[in-house]
Amino acid sequence: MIPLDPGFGDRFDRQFRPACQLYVVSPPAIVLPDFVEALKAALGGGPVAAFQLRLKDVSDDEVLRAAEALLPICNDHEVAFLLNDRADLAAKIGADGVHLGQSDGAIAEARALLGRDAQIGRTCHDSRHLAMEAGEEGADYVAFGAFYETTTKPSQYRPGPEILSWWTVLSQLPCVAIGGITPDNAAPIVAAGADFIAVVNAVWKHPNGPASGVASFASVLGDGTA
Ligand SMILES: Cc1ncc(COP(=O)(O)OP(=O)(O)O)c(N)n1
Ligand SMILES: Cc1nc(C(=O)O)sc1CCOP(=O)(O)O
Ligand SMILES: [Mg+2]
Repeated sequence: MIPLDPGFGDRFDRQFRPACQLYVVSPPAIVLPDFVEALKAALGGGPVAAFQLRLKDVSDDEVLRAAEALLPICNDHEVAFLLNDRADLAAKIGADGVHLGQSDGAIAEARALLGRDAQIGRTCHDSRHLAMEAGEEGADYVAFGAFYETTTKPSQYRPGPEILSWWTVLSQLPCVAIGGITPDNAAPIVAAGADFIAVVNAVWKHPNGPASGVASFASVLGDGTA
């Protein structure tokens, strides 16, 4: 199982916190086998910590087929493979983890299906309360968003970077920032302490292709010094 490792090691000290890392989320619809090549290109474009397969309005069979094609690519690149929404399918395909929204089931049930080493992420919108709840329920990371306007998934929630700085003082649990993030607007989020920034369009709709999309974040992810 490939961990989603924020890089704290055994020393949790936000003074020496590791660099923010890229968490690439798939488009809601993909075409195989084209997307196999697109994912290979993206993961070859620069360091990526995790990939999330997030397909919407497709059958279970299509999710399974896509996962079967894409999981080995993530394994080859040592990138954690998480499935969106469905802990049952994540267990079936041997994913490294699952991302659960507030309506995607209990963390304890996902843990029972996926085991101790799996990475379970929880959407927390702009809510400090939901983040603390997710931590208490055993999530492996909390996700805040949408930080900026996005066409991928319209959101009524708009946290500011301060929720990240608040969280990083309070908790050792990694935090993910998502929603409309691009290399041009990521700096305040990285500075506020996001352990991961999760992106869709900035990678898959990059005018020069997904490898350039990933590469375009290199200069904004920081070097880990606070
Ligand atoms: C890393 C990450 N953060 C948030 C989400 C959103 O999850 P959810 O609220 O369940 O919405 P959908 O993605 O299912 O539409 C995510 N997928 N990944
Ligand atoms: C999947 C998702 N969840 C969000 C949340 O706020 O929880 S925003 C979002 C879409 C992220 O896509 P892009 O990088 O193209 O804006
Ligand atoms: Mg969901």
